[in-house]
Amino acid sequence: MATLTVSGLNKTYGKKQALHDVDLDIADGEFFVMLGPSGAGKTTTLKSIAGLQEIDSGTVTIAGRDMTGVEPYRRNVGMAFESYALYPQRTVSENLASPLKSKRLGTFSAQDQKDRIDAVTTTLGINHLLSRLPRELSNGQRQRVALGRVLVRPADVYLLDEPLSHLDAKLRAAMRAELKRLGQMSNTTTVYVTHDYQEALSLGDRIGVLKEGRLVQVGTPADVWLRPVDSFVARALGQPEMNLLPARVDGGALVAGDGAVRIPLTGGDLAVRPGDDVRLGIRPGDVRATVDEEPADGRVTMAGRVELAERLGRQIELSVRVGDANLIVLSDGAHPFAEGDRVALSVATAKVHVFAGSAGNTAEAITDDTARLGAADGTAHRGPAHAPPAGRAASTTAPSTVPGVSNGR
Ligand SMILES: Nc1ncnc2c1ncn2[C@@H]1O[C@H](COP(=O)(O)OP(=O)(O)OP(=O)(O)O)[C@@H](O)[C@H]1O
Repeated sequence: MATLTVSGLNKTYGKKQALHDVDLDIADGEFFVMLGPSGAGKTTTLKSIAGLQEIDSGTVTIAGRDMTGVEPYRRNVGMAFESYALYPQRTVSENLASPLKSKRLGTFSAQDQKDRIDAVTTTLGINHLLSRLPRELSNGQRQRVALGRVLVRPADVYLLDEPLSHLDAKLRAAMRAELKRLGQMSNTTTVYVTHDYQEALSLGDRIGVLKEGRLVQVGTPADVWLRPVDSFVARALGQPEMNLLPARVDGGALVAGDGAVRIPLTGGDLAVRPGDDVRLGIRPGDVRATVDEEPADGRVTMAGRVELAERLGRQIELSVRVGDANLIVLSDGAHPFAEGDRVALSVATAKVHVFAGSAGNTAEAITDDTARLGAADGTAHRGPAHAPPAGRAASTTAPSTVPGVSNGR
């Protein structure tokens, strides 16, 4: 158990700057998830913490001890990287036992070894594989055994790089819940890397979102979901992605879709002026699609036409034309919308995120990320700063509107 602090971490590979001034302050026992697309610098951060590569500048402190110049094997970190090394001639059972036999990592009685291996094999669902050799395992099974080899021994910090990437969706979801439980039991400080937002929301006490080597937001799952600091973070979480509509402040309203979307400005602390270009961010799951929506307090309605309808299990994903804008909507499937149908959409103004405009402020320019200004009802301003939680319990207050957070908790 230990705190982990990273300060001013910079790393370049040749001319490529992979990390820019990364700061992390991870509490003792915290489960911290780093989320970002491919190439964002997630693995580079983990390797820097582990001491597996030279860094250009910055410090890594584990349990209050500066790790500069400390060899990786003396840092007391357990690491699982995406490609796994198992002893090919040893059974799963022998592979799991070997980290506990190394005297360098402490001495474990036979009973202690058995208990630890039992806990890990049960969590990872690999009890039935104990007598097999690695070549007799599927990739997903091999990945779980390799993860087991890391989790079986105590460490100050676990560093886990996409440890569930080879599992199918169902097993990943089951494993997320189990990992969460194991983490809570062992209470070991963990940095977990993923590009899967659901994994991040369901596992993380806090999430750090990386973009091109920079940490753009650090917060609880609720912070990053409900108050993304910019449109990059907003789009990094959620599938289908958040809709971003170019809009203008006009006549006391936020107007988009050639006038088809009008959200009255009701005051609050949304800092916009008439004539400002902004973007509205609306999550597909926050929109209600009905045949005939009645106006209601705190909600805006808009009329559209279904251009595409695709059933995804119970829900239907709709692509709806609203004026000259296009909105992706996840309907609950109660009404069997089909292409060409008229549809009434409504969304709570508190759920409409407002971002700054961009050059040209067109629908095509949305890859240009801009800062969040607040919500359309003037509440829920930008997310809080980076303070680490007092303990693991901090994120259990995440509201149930954050998808995935309720899983495994
Ligand atoms: N050994 C290396 N030599 C040169 N460039 C590298 C090296 N390792 C990483 N990079 C570059 O540094 C950047 C960050 O890479 P990193 O592997 O940390 O990203 P990542 O977020 O872990 O991506 P992924 O999800 O694809 O694993 C990328 O642009 C990558 O191409």
